[in-house]
Amino acid sequence: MARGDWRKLDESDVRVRPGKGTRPRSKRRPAHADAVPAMVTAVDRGRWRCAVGSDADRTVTAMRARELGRTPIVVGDRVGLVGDVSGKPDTLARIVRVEERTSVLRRTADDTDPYERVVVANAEQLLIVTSLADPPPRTGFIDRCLVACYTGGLEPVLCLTKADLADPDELLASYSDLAVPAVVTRYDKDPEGLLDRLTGRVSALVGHSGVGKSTLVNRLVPDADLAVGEVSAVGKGRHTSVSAVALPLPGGGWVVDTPGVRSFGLAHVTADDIVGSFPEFAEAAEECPSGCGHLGAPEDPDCALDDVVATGAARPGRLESLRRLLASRAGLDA
Ligand SMILES: Nc1nc2c(ncn2[C@@H]2O[C@H](COP(=O)(O)OP(=O)(O)OP(=O)(O)O)[C@@H](O)[C@H]2O)c(=O)[nH]1
Ligand SMILES: [Zn+2]
Repeated sequence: MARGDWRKLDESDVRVRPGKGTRPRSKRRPAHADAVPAMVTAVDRGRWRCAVGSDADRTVTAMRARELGRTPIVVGDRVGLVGDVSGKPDTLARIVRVEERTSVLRRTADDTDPYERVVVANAEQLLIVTSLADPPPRTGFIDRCLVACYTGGLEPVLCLTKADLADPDELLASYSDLAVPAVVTRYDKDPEGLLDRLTGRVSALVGHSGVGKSTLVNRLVPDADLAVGEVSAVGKGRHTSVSAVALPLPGGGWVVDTPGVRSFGLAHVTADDIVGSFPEFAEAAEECPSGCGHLGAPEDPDCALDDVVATGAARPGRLESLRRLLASRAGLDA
């Protein structure tokens, strides 16, 4: 699967609702040509918080129109709203349309939910927050984030925190062959370079506990705590943990924090999906024996990707990086 074909992974595409074909056409609802565009910023128990026109100052609470059935609607989804979109207290708009997604970030299945669900839609980039020390960086986690990006249609950005504690050079070097953009931060300095990268765009943020993600979010979004509090009130008043929440950046754009998301739904990602993000190897991969995992010897001794390096058409480091990602897909170290 080539990069960009990630839509094939989108659960909303495959979950076609059967039956209902007997309903007379004349009773179908109008196409809602008047629906107002909005972006979903939070989800809580059957209610969606939406920013009308992606304007952080115009948020409304909405329900899902019955005609959408159980269509998944997640943070970042672009939707069409009808009904009361005033956003006044106790009003409720209705989501009548969900636009096709430009990217998807899935979390892994776990004990409480056996499905890999999309947690963030339409994020342009994924900020992979990793501390340089305390806790030490986990490259396995970074690698799995990269696979999630390459197969989900997001641009990865490494965000290396706590630069006051350790030097970033070694870690940066191990990702230089992948050409992943990186920003280095420390809490006693302004995150200027980072703000430049984020402003005006929708970016998802992931990171393990303790890496300094909250510190960063509070820095980027001055009213972050307030905003999260408001989001928790979307539902029926009781405080619940939200799976993801979009917070507006002062200069425009959104960061989508993903509390509780520690690993990604990669179970259905194939080796070829990942190779698809490495243009110089994509053609050679078609020469591989069927079912080749592209890991090279001893697992895949007849893998054709080695030839690409042998002929000088790709740097060895690129293949090493690609193979590290391929190996990480199956790993449990995320
Ligand atoms: N030395 C140093 N410590 C930092 C830096 N950024 C954050 N910390 C500290 O690291 C600890 C964890 O920071 P948090 O922002 O709470 O980390 P988190 O990733 O949000 O972790 P959870 O809240 O558990 O999800 C805190 O004690 C912070 O003060 C930094 O740049 N340098
Ligand atoms: Zn191969």
